[in-house]
Amino acid sequence: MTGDLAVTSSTAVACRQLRAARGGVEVLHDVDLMVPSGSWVSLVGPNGWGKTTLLHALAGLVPATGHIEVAGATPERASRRAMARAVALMPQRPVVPEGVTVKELVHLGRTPHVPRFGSETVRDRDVVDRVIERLELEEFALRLATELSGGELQRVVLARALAQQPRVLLLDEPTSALDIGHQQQVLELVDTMRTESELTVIAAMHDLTSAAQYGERLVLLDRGRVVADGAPADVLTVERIAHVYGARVEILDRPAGRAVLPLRSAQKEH
Ligand SMILES: Nc1ncnc2c1ncn2[C@@H]1O[C@H](COP(=O)(O)OP(=O)(O)OP(=O)(O)O)[C@@H](O)[C@H]1O
Repeated sequence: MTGDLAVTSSTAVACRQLRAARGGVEVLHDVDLMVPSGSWVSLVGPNGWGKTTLLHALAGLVPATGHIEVAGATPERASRRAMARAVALMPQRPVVPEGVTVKELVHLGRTPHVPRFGSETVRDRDVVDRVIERLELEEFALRLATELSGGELQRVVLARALAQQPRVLLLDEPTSALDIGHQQQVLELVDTMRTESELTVIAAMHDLTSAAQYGERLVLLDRGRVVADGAPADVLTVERIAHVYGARVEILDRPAGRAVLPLRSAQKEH
């Protein structure tokens, strides 16, 4: 059940015995995680058990101990700029500066690639235009980012992360505000970019069906520990979901992958 923990030259993320604290309390305990380059790992688990903290530790935004290597860089030692060229994080709760348009916000994704005293090149502008086009954000390009709906902003924040052209993309609930059509559009686009450019994706997801259908592997965190790591069909069982989430579900195996259907308890008669 445990994922392959051997580090090879094609390992994009390697952490061993990672520990991290929030507010003085340890929330991640000895997390081991190996992610091969170009793969998609979905991170699942109940609220508050450390998914965001793990993503932030991998991006170097939360201090952590243990061995951590992401796209060849060690977050503790690498500069912010070097980390930002290797890793992009799409946060669950983005902070959007006032007075910035959508296009300007996406351009911020290019910052790690622009020399310190230089300016953007034609290539930087091309990357931004292409990402805006692929996420179909043209109609929003000149609007203020602070004036977008939650779902519109979520797509723009993903666009900023993709414009960063990272080797490792960390997604924290990337579709939580999206309608079902945009959820599929966004997840398909990320998956296409993964296969086109060996992008490695680690995505914290509450929707277990999407987590199973897009993730080649699922890592289940419970109380800050990895309690299952493997193929979706091995990790997502009715019994484990009941035990970890306290939820009642039915599992459906479909050609696109495993689907998890929440079930209401037997209806009372009206
Ligand atoms: N800035 C903070 N200060 C203090 N405690 C924090 C802080 N951020 C997170 N925590 C706590 O750390 C624990 C792990 O939080 P984290 O956000 O990593 O969980 P999560 O699995 O991503 O949750 P969710 O599914 O609700 O997004 C929680 O108990 C949370 O309350």
